[in-house]
Amino acid sequence: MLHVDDIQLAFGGVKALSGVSVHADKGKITAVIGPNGAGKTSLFNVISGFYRPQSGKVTLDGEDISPLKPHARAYRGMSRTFQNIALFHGMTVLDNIKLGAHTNLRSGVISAGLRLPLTRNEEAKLDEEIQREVVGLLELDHVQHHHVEDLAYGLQKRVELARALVMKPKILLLDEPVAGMNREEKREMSRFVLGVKKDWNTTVLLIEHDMSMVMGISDHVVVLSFGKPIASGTPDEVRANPDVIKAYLGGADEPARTAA
Ligand SMILES: Nc1ncnc2c1ncn2[C@@H]1O[C@H](COP(=O)(O)OP(=O)(O)OP(=O)(O)O)[C@@H](O)[C@H]1O
Repeated sequence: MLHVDDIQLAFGGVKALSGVSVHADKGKITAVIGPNGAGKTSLFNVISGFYRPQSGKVTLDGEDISPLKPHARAYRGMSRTFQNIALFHGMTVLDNIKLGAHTNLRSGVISAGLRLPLTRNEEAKLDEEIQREVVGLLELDHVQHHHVEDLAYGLQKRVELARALVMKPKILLLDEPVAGMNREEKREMSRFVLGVKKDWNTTVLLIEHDMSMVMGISDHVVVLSFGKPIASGTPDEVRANPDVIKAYLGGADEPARTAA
């Protein structure tokens, strides 16, 4: 599905990524973890096309997408969320989800409906499709007509997830999806990400500091440290890996014991 091979990325003298390879298997959840500055965000930016690495390759479903710009990758079914909430205030949940679809891509689950301008009938059909496919899946029905700024933080993050899902992506990149959330919100977000995997067979790649989330929902975990891959495997394998424990104990923000 997604293959990231031997990425080298440097900013001036700073080597952000050295020889990083990650594979995300179809319908599975793959997590990239690592202490602060390990290169996780850089890797995401390489995958989504915001950074151009000095060398290495990104392949999606067998196609080398390395030369493609972010929007072209989105057209091929790659969707991402960002660390900071970027919703449009003054607009409803439903309109935010729809607008996200307009700005991201004019095809996908709501396909033809996104070709502007829409007639009233088309608009209604689009609303109905979004409601059925995405609002329902993410249990946003009760707030779909609320303004996004009136929602609790956890719900706003869920709206962002909905917006990324509107295109029914092949691969969903989640950038710290539970950052800043309370325990209950984290549990909910984990449940929804698992729901997307189960119901849509979507491939998910996430970077996240929260070890309980990562260990709870991931099929496969890749660990970076100082821009290099140091371990990969199932959550249990990674948790028990001495190199991983050392990397986290050696100056990380997240103590290794939270992985237990
Ligand atoms: N735009 C940039 N210009 C210069 N250096 C950068 C840039 N982006 C990242 N770096 C450097 O690359 C390295 C990897 O950073 P990156 O942000 O990818 O790590 P991270 O694992 O996402 O960290 P965090 O968990 O703190 O978000 C760091 O040394 C960082 O200072």
